[in-house]
Amino acid sequence: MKDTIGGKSIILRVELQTEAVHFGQLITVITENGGDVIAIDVIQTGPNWTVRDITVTASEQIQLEAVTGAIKLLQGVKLVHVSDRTFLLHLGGKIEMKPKVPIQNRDDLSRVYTPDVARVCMAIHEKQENAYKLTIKRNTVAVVSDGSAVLGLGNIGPYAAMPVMEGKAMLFKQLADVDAFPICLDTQNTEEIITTIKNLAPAFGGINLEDISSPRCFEIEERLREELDIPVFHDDQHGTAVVLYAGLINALKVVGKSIHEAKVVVCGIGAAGIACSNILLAAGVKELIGVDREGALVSSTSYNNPMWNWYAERTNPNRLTGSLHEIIEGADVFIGLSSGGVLKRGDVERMAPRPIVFVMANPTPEIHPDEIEDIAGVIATGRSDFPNQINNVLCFPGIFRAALDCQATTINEEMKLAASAAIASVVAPQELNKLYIIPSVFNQEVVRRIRTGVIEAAIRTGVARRMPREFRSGGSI
Ligand SMILES: NC(=O)C1=CN([C@@H]2O[C@H](COP(=O)(O)OP(=O)(O)OC[C@H]3O[C@@H](n4cnc5c(N)ncnc54)[C@H](O)[C@@H]3O)[C@@H](O)[C@H]2O)C=CC1
Ligand SMILES: CC(=O)C(=O)O
Ligand SMILES: [Mg+2]
Repeated sequence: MKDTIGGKSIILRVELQTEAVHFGQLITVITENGGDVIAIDVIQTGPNWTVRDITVTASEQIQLEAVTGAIKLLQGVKLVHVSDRTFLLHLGGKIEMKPKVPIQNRDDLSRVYTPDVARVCMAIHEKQENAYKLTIKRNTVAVVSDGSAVLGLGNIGPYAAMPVMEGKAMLFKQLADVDAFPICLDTQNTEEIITTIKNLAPAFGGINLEDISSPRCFEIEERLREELDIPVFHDDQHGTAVVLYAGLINALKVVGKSIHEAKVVVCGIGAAGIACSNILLAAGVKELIGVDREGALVSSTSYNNPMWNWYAERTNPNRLTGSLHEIIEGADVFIGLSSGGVLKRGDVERMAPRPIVFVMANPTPEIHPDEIEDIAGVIATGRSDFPNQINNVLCFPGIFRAALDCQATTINEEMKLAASAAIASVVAPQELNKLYIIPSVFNQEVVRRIRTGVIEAAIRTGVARRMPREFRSGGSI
């Protein structure tokens, strides 16, 4: 375990010379530096020494650094190592595969494996749809990344992307009972990614593309959608857009503004920024301006990125030019899908009264919510440690639950809009306020309502291959 502090909770292994220092002195040093001791375990003791594990939490990481620094200076105390609890949780990975039935004797063995399994293989060979009945396909999604745009960390590669994909797989299972498998590909070549995913598809009922950078993500998704008969869903685009729209529906109610009249600035015109802009245009936003590193995207400029040319044609009706700090003047809504620290308090001060500020970059938002709490109408982030978490985790478990249950061939626009409406509806009108525009990911109504709305939309638009029992009014499809 590396001796680094990555979270707000650490375990300190300390060796104390009991004649030189009292345990109470150590605890005092920890608390004086802002740490809270939440657990103490005795690991070993000798005649005049003791080794203990002390679990310490703090509200800020800097306090944990102060705690470890101060302990190192204490006479009679040796800091053996510091374990970050987040790293401990990741030891050996976060998920595992488990058989559904035990194999206890030769009879079981011959049925789950050869010879009897051969009859099941032949049943699928004779009728391929039987794969949905007789294999994991009906409930399994591949979470596929190439590691090129991992959270806001950038191109950190397939090995480093795995913890995020494992996390997504856990969330699929816990929130919607979908079995998801993390797959990080050691290629960033568009054709190789497409070919690999096509070759993997037989085992899966859906493909969740994750953290693949733009503009490659657009072609990869489009080609796979054309060439596969299972849903292919780039979560950073569509999952984010679904949740953003749900949050915006409710945030606009809180500040009493209309989507048709709002000036909306989107910062970060990548995978998520483009998809969110598309859903906002479809929802009736008229004054939408996209800003990236080079400033506002405007149709009079020609960009190397073909998506930006396409984007600029459809947005920025007043052809505004300039930096984010200029463009944000008078805006009603800021949507950040770029990187940490891009937005300044002064920018928010120049927005229209009661501005909506969605700073969704992960793990560090475009501005820390505390900096603008007093001047913003509604604030949301992508993180779970602030109120109003606008994160695609509210969408992907439920939308895939629905798609798998009705064996949808695709996830179309109607299904996405149904998912947004379902999420927004979980917050009842009497509950709605600036700190509660979007339900918690742990609210079980989220997946339930998304599932119902999305299956209805899939049936209505003719992409469902199976009618779940509760949707049948006579016979299945
Ligand atoms: N809350 C959520 O559910 C989600 C959050 N995100 C976050 O959004 C961000 C972008 O993700 P993707 O669209 O997948 O990545 P991407 O790599 O496709 O796009 C990022 C875009 O932001 C731009 N950008 C970066 N720094 C900038 C700056 N200082 N000023 C202006 N533009 C800047 C880049 O040039 C690029 O066009 C990441 O931080 C990611 O974690 C992404 C998906 C979901
Ligand atoms: C939440 C997510 O998918 C991202 O930040 O990339
Ligand atoms: Mg992502």
